[in-house]
Amino acid sequence: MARVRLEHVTKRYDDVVAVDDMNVEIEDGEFVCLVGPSGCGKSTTMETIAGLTRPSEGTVYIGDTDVTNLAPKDRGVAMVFQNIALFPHMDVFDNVSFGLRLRTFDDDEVERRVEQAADIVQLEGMLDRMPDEMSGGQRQRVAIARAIVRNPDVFLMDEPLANLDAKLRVHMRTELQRLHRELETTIIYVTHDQAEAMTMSDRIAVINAGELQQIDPPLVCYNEPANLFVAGFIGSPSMNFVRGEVVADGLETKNFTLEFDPAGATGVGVGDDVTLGVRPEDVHLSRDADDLSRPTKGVEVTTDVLEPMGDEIFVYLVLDEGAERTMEEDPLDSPDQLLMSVSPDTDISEDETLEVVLDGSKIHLFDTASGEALVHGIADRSGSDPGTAPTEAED
Ligand SMILES: Nc1ncnc2c1ncn2[C@@H]1O[C@H](COP(=O)(O)OP(=O)(O)OP(=O)(O)O)[C@@H](O)[C@H]1O
Repeated sequence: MARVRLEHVTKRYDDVVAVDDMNVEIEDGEFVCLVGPSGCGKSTTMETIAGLTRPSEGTVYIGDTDVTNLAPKDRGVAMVFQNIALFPHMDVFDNVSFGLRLRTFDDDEVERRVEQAADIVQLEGMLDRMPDEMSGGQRQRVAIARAIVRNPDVFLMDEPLANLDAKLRVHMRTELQRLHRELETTIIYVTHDQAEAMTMSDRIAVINAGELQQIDPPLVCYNEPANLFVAGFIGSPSMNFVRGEVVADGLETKNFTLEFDPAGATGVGVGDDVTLGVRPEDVHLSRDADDLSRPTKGVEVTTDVLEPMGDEIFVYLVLDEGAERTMEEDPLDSPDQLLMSVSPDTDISEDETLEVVLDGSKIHLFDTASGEALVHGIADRSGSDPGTAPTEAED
């Protein structure tokens, strides 16, 4: 077990800044997922910790040791990659014990460690199987066992489940959580799968363009995103964004006005150019919103496309009937639309004109220019709750 600390780590490849002044501290025994768009620097961060690449600047600590210039084998880390490279001509026992034999452990110790690892990943009874006699999930467990026998201080896992089918991923997800609970080892885990990050992590580190945007527990990233990037990246479907200007009695956007007391919302001032963020599940039909604690004023909309998902219906709402109807990938580019999620038994159809309300307690305001979060949750004019001031994002 060990703490991992990156201090001002930057990695450049010619003109490309793959990791940009990263400062992060991962606690002993913590499970941290690195997430972010393709090319944001997740793998480079992992390789820097593993010692597979040297940072251009900065220092990497494992425990209290500066490992920046140590070889991978001397860092006490074990990596599990997406592409499982098992030796096809060796059975499970030999695949798992390969690294130990290189390090000249005696036969009894090798056997003890392999059996213990096989027990943890539930491969007992399969030690004489060949890789081509196993399923993808079983092969992935062999790869994890191979990492476990080394008894590392830190596991580095780079999309280890990416090649498995959806059902197996869910199964392996719970196995990894169990593994973490049993071993109590620090795990740093790269994934593109938000469900994996939300369910397994103690904290999620959100990275964009080589820069750490936020590192917090999953629900804090979801409910109190530090900036527009995190707000748009965490959660699927994405948060709705609508640009507006703060006025004396609320917020004026192109298509509607929200009434609240800006004086009660810390960090927001009249005349500010802000972006309102609201998740699809926090947009409600006015007729169903009686019990909302602080509903904002109703907004007239027309329903466009409906997407029944089984457990919910996604409803695309048009705010401005005159505006061209396009479904932009970037929600900031579609100010005339909102996405709403309603329960599957809702009586709703396409091309219906109705009124929706945004749950004031779930509205986020961001500074449009810097993207920084200003406030999470606004009170309506009768309310007294000033909302939550955002916590400082770590740099
Ligand atoms: N060996 C290399 N030489 C040059 N550029 C590289 C090298 N490795 C990575 N990069 C660049 O550094 C940036 C970060 O890459 P990295 O693989 O760390 O991203 P990532 O977040 O892991 O992406 P993905 O999710 O697609 O795996 C990218 O622009 C990539 O093209």
